Amino acid sequence: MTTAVRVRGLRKEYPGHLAVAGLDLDIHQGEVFALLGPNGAGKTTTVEILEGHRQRTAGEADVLGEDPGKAGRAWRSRIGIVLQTATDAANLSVVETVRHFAKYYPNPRNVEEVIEKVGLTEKAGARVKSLSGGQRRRVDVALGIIGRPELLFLDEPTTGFDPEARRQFWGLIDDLAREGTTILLTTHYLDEVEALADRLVVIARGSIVAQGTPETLGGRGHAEATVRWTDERGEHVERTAFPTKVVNELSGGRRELAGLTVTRPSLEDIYLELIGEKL
Ligand SMILES: Nc1ncnc2c1ncn2[C@@H]1O[C@H](COP(=O)(O)OP(=O)(O)OP(=O)(O)O)[C@@H](O)[C@H]1O
Repeated sequence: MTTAVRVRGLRKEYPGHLAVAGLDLDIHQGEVFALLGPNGAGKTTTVEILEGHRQRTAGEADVLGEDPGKAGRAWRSRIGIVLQTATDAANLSVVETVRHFAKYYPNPRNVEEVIEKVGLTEKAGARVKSLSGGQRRRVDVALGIIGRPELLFLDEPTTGFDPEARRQFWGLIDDLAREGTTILLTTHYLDEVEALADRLVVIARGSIVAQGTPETLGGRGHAEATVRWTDERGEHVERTAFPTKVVNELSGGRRELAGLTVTRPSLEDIYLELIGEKL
């Protein structure tokens, strides 16, 4: 397995504040990797260091085989970035903006295809300035992928998207991952992580709190299930590692149980528990 990003002991100190306190990360080529954590956890700082936009205080970083703090233009053309802050909208139309950015890359994607991929075909001729917040965000995504990046950084990419646009965006990320693009995703949406990420880390106060897959994070894979049902005596709640057995015993093939549900902790439940312990 080839490593796209390797980080060891990464630290960033701002005057009077330790933002990143010694991170280790390994991101494999072709995987969707999510970085989660509360506001101020150090996610953007970490990502900006890996993008070569911010210098680290200490530690090692290797991104696509180079040190991002020293890498040059050829390396830069191999990465794509969707920043948290929206692209400055000049007086250009969507298609002009995307075409303009395509010129910076040696092997760009087809401009119309990219506009189609982000769902802006109908707005291709509109000035970026006239677009809604969510539509502008889609322009940002288009600019992030126009250069056919090997590694794509997405910092809160779907903020402001309506539900349909989010689903469409998820499809786009799936397609890019299938084509072999490595993706580093920063988001506050747990359902987005569940839908997209192969692996994730949770950071708080600049340190890793937990890591794993969305299915196994923080012991989620073998967390107990909660069985709820209602009968003539009222509502019942039972926590168990064997919900099927409980349901079998309860029903005994005899009757319908009102309000029967079996649930396990969601990724959000696990995340909040992890973060709660740390704050
Ligand atoms: N230029 C700076 N100078 C001083 N402190 C900074 C600077 N940039 C960030 N910080 C501080 O470093 C910490 C980490 O910030 P960072 O933006 O990396 O967090 P984040 O995890 O991306 O948060 P959010 O989810 O809100 O985007 C915060 O406490 C922030 O105030």
